[in-house]
Amino acid sequence: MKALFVREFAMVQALNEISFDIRQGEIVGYIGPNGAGKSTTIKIMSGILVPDDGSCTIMGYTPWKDRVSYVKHIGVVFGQRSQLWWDVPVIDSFELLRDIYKVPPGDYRSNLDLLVETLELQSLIHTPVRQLSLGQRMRCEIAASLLHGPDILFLDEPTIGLDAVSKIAVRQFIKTINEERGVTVILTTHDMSDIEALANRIILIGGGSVLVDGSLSELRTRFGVHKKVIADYRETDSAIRIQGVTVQSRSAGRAVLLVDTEQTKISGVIGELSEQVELLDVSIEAEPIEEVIVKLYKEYQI
Ligand SMILES: Nc1ncnc2c1ncn2[C@@H]1O[C@H](COP(=O)(O)OP(=O)(O)OP(=O)(O)O)[C@@H](O)[C@H]1O
Repeated sequence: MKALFVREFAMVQALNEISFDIRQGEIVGYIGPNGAGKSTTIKIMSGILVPDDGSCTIMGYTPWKDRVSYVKHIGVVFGQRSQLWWDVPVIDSFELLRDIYKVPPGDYRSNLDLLVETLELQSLIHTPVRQLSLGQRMRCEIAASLLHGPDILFLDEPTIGLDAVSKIAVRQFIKTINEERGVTVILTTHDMSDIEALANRIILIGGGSVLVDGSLSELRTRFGVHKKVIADYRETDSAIRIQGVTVQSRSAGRAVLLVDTEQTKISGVIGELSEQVELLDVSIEAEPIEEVIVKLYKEYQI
């Protein structure tokens, strides 16, 4: 009741001196923990939000000032929001978007055919949006954002709630439009496997600032220093002890070892292992990207 009469306001600085350039044709993973400022950045870059300060130039346009001419060049997908009309068949929304963006009929037809085929929308486009599952709707959302053939695609959690098959289909599609049409993609997601599958570059933000800007392999070299060695061997009671190696788990005939590759060479570990047990099989795995990102968040205390 009190809040109805006396509103308390607090200032939140959502972004603070964020600065980066993105080249045409890049796929950039824009990542960070909850509340880091990812959606705010995407909203500024797509012209929905006006920043209090600073500048942003995309293809020569200032998104929030040149909205009418700028939106022709961009496609936006917000995983949490729909740009499709809820009660009408998907194709009606597509046709409305065609008219809003004034897409020439020939371009619309060829874009639609390509999107329907690659995103497997044949059976969906005549169904009202409210009758679609989340994954089906997301595939239609992505198609809707691309009908006018944009140069840049902003994706804010595009694979949220998708099953494994739809996720792979959506990722494959993003890759294809990037490679074949040179579409620049800016992707925010909490799903690190999306990042691993798609992004050549990562921008990590936290507390509204850019903390890391680099390639995934650079991040791995810097933060992913552990490798997992999974060894299968003929069962034995003898202990496995190797300097610089942690035995993460051990069950009948199998041990999982964690190796700090800055301290210990993998070849040495396998050599010592084969002296201590009768090895049957060995596999080596890089540190999962999720764990690398958790380390990053810890290092920057975000
Ligand atoms: N409409 C709003 N009014 C007030 N504060 C907001 C609003 N939207 C976002 N914020 C604040 O701005 C900051 C950045 O939010 P933003 O939505 O950009 O984060 P995010 O990185 O996209 O987070 P998430 O991963 O949870 O989606 C947060 O502190 C958030 O509370």
